[in-house]
Amino acid sequence: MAETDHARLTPPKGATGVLVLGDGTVIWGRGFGAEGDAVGEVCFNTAMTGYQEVMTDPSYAGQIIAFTFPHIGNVGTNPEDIEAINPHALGMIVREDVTDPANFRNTQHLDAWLKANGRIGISGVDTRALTRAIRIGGAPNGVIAHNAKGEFDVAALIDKAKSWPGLEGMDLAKDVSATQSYQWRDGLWTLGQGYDVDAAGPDAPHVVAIDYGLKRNILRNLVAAGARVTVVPATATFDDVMAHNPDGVFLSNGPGDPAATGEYAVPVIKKLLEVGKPLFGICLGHQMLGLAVGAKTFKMHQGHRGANHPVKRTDDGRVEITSMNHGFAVDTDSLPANAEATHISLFDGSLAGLRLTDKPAFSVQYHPEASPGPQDSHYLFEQFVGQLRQPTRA
Ligand SMILES: NC(=O)CC[C@H](N)C(=O)O
Repeated sequence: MAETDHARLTPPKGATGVLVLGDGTVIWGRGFGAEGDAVGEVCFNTAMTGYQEVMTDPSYAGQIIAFTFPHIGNVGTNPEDIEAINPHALGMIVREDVTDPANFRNTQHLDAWLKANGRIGISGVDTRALTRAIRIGGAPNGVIAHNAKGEFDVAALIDKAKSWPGLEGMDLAKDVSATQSYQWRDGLWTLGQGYDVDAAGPDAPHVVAIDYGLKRNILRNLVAAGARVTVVPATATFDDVMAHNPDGVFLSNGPGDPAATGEYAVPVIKKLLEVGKPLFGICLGHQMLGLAVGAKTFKMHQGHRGANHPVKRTDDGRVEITSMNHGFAVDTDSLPANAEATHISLFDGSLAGLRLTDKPAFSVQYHPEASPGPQDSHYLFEQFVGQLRQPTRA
């Protein structure tokens, strides 16, 4: 081993955490949360709040998140600010060490919550330098590792990062989806129980939400807009969806490559379009609606992840500040004649929303449910559920 390699691969005193990238970069830090290692795509999120929502968002499956906000963990964790029962992001990289929580809603230290959920953290990382490297080189594959004794086989970790195939072509939606249908009652998972019709009223429009990795706050917003909601698994067939007699179908967010879901997502969406079911898609759901009408998706250089992403609404020129979390996008130039761009990212001009001109279907690349983030786009839930209330609904 060359002298410089030896220095690079030997933990400095006190290092109990490490991030290695597929190109051989080694970044030392202090581990917290669970011990062990995890391999995935390293991306950065610029949100200043909502680390628990971010960690539990199933769209982050297969990813390790560097938080650019330097103080993460100060409000602890609680059982309410979760978007799914378990964290889906593999690990978190932060600048400052996690301090004791100071918040009236705290029920568990972030360190203990990560340990309990088998997720790894490292602190003491120059997250500005890491973010800059990702902006220049694109989101790399990496391994995050934590060992309290500071014992690491760095060369083996680098090999592990190198041999990970990357998110492009990776189908993860069905892995994080619910495996059986259930009725959603706000705040409660009611597997196998009847829907509490008193909550939304017996005449409330019925939305069937296809779960490709959905966030709870989407369901809360659909209910708040007046819908009753049934969730079905990602692999539900067209007949499974129609058996619930939906007034409209929601296509959820989710992890992985939209083009890799093969036979279970896009073909079902195509059939729902054929019969004229009103559709609303968010993020992965938006990308798959795009694929269903013949548009193309592509992997972005670094992606968009944060809570202050401006998008321009094309019909009236107004700007919405949005929450985003995506690494793939629909190619605007590939949109067919019956699809129009409704929203455009003001950061890079990429497509942020689309609408079909001949079918009652629309979708956005961003997250109107926020969690975390601004609420400028909540109106989209009203728009969708309101459309289902029309007497002429399909
Ligand atoms: N939030 C999402 O639904 C993410 C969609 C997709 N996995 C992407 O990274 O672009």
